[in-house]
Amino acid sequence: MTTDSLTREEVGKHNSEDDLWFIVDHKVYDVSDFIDAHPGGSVVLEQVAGQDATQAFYNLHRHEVLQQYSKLCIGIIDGEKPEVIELQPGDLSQVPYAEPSWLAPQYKSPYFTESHHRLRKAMRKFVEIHIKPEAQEKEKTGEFISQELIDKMANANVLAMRMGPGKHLHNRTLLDGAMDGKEFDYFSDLIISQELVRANARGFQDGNMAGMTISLSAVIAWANDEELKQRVAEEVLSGKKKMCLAITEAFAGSDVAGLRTTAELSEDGQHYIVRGTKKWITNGMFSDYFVTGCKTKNGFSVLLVEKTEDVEVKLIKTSYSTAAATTYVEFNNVKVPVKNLLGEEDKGFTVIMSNFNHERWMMACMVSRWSRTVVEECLKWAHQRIVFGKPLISQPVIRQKLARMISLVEASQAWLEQITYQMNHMSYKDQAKNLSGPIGLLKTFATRSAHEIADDATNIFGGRGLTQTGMGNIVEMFHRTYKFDAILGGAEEVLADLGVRQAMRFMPNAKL
Ligand code: HEM
Repeated sequence: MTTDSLTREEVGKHNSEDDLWFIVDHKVYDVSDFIDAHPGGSVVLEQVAGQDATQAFYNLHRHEVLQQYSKLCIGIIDGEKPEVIELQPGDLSQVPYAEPSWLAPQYKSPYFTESHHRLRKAMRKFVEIHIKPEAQEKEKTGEFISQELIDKMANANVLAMRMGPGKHLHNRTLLDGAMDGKEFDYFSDLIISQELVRANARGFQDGNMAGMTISLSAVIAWANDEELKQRVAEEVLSGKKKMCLAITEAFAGSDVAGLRTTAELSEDGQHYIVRGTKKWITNGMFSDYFVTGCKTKNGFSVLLVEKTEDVEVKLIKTSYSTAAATTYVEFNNVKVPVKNLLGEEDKGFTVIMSNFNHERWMMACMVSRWSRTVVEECLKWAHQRIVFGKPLISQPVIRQKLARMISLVEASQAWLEQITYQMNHMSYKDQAKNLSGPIGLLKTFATRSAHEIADDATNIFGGRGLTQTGMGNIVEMFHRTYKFDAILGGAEEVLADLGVRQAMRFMPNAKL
């Protein structure tokens, strides 16, 4: 790209098929060699040859298209200045409500400190430079995450941060010193989750070690064997090994009590023999360890099963990208040492229920951040799209929809921050006792909100909300995939019910 100064008269002279210039946002583009490659065809470009095509361009394209084709830019109009804001990696959006209020300079927050702000910026930069390009590519091809990216995340301690606060972070430098490992709290955890979502690739988002975040947590909290715990944590957080959580089955989804995979003690009492199947197991295709829910003699137990030739995996195709590595798993008499039991035998329900809290809270962080991105997309689109000769935002019906969407996103985030504050001040055990209900209700609220937001956003975008490329691609993906958050980690109805049942446990006996 050059920054030559050109006049509008000069641009006007280049108005033929073979010599075609136009202006977009005060910059001059020479598309003479591009018109045959233009996805929208040559005719539309010929129609604006030699003219200012700013309005036509932004009515049809995202600004990032111009960034991708910046080599076509040959200059700038003399005495004029581009108006479009070009964000650099790590920068905050300037669109109202595109960022949670703690990031808006005009607002204060009781929860977030200076180091949280540093962490947010460093993580956003990391996502934009290292994660987003691969996420966008793999979302389309359906391939799994590369070892190179896993190594980068391991080196910057992004993998370790995704396990939430704890001793595993105490001697680590986070994102080149953005925060001290000891300072890392649940608000930091919230920041990491919400920034990761900004790669805008829902299948890859789960393919990016989501299995680890929900299974290593159970090993760290419940492994009885200290050597096993340290070894597995080290192998996984350094990116050498991968792991996943294997609970759901074709026979049972959210009703964990109905599982049919069995773990029988061997005659010598040294091993469990695991037999059965698991379905919808995120990251199962490339996992070395499976944190597995099994029926034992008098109840339900959780075992860390290592991949052997007796563990078979098959890819399941779902409505999001196969980059998520959603798997059908068969355990065919797998021998598992008894020391791999997590928690107590027959008391696996406690292990799974406590482990679910962090998973569900993380999902609430993520889906509310996704919803916010969709609101941002709608605000940008309504502002730049011209219909019936006026910007879309001038239609009261569109403003009504936006008002509802903004309110839902703000309400989810405010409740999320309030629960996060409680998590910072409660032990793991007390979180299980006091917060599993509220977290269940929060996740349900966030995904019901996503349902409304996806619906309205698609209507606002029209046909583009149904198209996988171009202006509406983020809305299309959200509308196609928000149900993953509504179902994974506990379906909405089950979690809503859990929330009310937990509340009733604290109800005084007296009739009030
Ligand atoms: C340097 C300038 C331009 C570049 C690099 C460019 C690039 C693209 C790309 C990549 C697409 C595919 C869809 C997307 O990713 O958004 C597209 C579609 C299109 N472009 Fe352009 N374009 C340029 C200028 C223009 C102008 C000035 C017009 C109209 C006057 C135009 C009209 C269209 C149309 C009608 C489509 C199809 C849109 C759709 O399917 O909804 N383009 N363009």
